[in-house]
Amino acid sequence: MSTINIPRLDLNTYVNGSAEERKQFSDAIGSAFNETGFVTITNHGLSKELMDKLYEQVKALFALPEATKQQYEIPELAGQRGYTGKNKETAKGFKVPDLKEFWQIGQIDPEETASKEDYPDNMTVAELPEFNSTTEEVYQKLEAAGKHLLRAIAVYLELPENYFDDKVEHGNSILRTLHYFPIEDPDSLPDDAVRAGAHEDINLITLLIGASADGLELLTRENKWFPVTAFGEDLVVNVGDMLQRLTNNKLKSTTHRVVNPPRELMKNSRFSVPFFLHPKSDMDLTSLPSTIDAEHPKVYSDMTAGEYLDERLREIGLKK
Ligand SMILES: O=C(O)CCC(=O)C(=O)O
Ligand SMILES: [Fe+2]
Repeated sequence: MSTINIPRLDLNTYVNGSAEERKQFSDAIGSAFNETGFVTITNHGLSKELMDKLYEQVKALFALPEATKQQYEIPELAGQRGYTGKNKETAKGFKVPDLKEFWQIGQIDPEETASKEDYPDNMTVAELPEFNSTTEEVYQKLEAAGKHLLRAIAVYLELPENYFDDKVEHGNSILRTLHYFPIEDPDSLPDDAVRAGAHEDINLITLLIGASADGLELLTRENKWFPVTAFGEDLVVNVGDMLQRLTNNKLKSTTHRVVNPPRELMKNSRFSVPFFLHPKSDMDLTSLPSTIDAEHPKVYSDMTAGEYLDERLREIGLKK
């Protein structure tokens, strides 16, 4: 079996640490992102209390009647805000949709000049006022943690520490609350129906709450699936395609999936909450010159984050 190392890093040692601790954190996150694309993070700034409240609200949301949830599903929003029902999102290259339903929250504080097309208004769940306030708080805390992580990554890439700051400030990030629903009749499942088909994330980095539940797996360089688990309330953080593009593959956007549970556990739900950290649409994703050399020729065409996102949403069937 291939063993890979997913380091557990303490974000507080970067935010409040000595120069040496900060350097160690940058080196550790950079080399993990170069090797496997994944780390787990402790002391990320979200309390256990907030995470418990989030889960309570997320469970209550998906327990609402189907007809109620569907009132929040607006086709023109392409899944970017509000509810997306079962059987809607299909991973790139798959025929069968993922076994999941989800709710998405976008930037709480967009720039005044931001267009409604890029930044549609968030939807509020009338039935669950606390869902709205709790997810907003989680959004802002994860955005803050993400900015610190990007500073550490900028240092690793020998960029100014604040390189990403103005690109992600008021950025187009998405908080997705996910419900992998119970599989009532496993015999009627199409062969390749899974909770989340193998995919790469589109954004710069993803901060995931909830990988303490089994199911998440990453694909190693040896082409073997390897389970990802987080300790307690730790976050799992991985590289997305935008950061991979910017760094000409120096930082790896690793393929991952969520597998179905064993038959005896199929009647259980699984919940998770990824935060997809996106920059503003005008961020230039042209690969950094420092990542291009004779051994690593330039592989990607030049594009802005907005152009790239559009292309990817069409591929996964969320945008027509
Ligand atoms: O549910 C999980 O553990 C991971 C979800 C995921 O990879 C995604 O939504 O992109
Ligand atoms: Fe993902």
